[in-house]
Amino acid sequence: MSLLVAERLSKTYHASGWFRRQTAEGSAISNLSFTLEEGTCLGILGESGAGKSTLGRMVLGLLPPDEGRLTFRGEDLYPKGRRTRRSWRRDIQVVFQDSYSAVNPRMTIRQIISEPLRNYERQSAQEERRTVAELLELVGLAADDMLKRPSQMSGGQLQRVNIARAIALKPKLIVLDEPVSSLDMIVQKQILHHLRALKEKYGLSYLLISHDVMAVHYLADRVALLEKGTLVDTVDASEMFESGHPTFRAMMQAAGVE
Ligand SMILES: Nc1ncnc2c1ncn2[C@@H]1O[C@H](COP(=O)(O)OP(=O)(O)OP(=O)(O)O)[C@@H](O)[C@H]1O
Repeated sequence: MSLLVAERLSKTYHASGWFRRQTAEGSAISNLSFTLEEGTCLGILGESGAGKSTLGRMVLGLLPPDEGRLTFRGEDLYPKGRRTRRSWRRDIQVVFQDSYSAVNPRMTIRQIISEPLRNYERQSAQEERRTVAELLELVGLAADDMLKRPSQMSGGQLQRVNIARAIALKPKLIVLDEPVSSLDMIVQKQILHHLRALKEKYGLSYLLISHDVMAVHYLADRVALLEKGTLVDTVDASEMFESGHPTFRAMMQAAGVE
């Protein structure tokens, strides 16, 4: 079943304010269409400035497209003429690149992970503690880590916490916005491994936004290549290395794959 369908999305940022004259108007996304099937990972691969973050913000409901339509489980994310119902809000979660700025440094890990649970579910303190412990163990951390604060964790450990928080409500879709880019190679592999295992275990769907060919190849089922706001090629991840598209090849060469 199609989980997320983008139809001819376009977005242009308009220069505004004092700098209007100096700032060029730019089309960030242009006529972009794709389908993300339930239980799969769609990789959106693109170099800096390709429009990846713009697309990510649209899918999270934060940035309406100028044109086109975005539907999640058949429901329009930006319905015209009436207030957005946001019934999909708990079903779409996100993991950002910078694990530290994604959390409140004053909170404990338990508070961070239980925040979405408190917003949407009523659990007793004992149930909440058990749920947080289970989530920590699912991402390869210890239950006792819930007592720590972000400053007591490494970037990789904190990214696991962010993943635990993202899966707490058993969402249908997780937007992974450069989830391992700021981590060292070994930690990257561990986190990607956990993400893949969680996807298999819970039938999760991912929209993986990245400039990292290896990460996309490892985690994605399908890969869409984004260039200057336009999708120029979409292939199965297993065929990515054989794709003749020059940008695929250039990105692979840059990553030392070819
Ligand atoms: N708030 C904004 N105002 C004006 N232009 C913007 C704004 N945000 C992004 N852009 C422009 O839109 C285009 C796409 O940017 P976007 O951040 O979506 O790309 P990206 O692929 O995520 O890049 P990066 O990997 O460097 O974050 C770029 O040309 C960028 O300069």
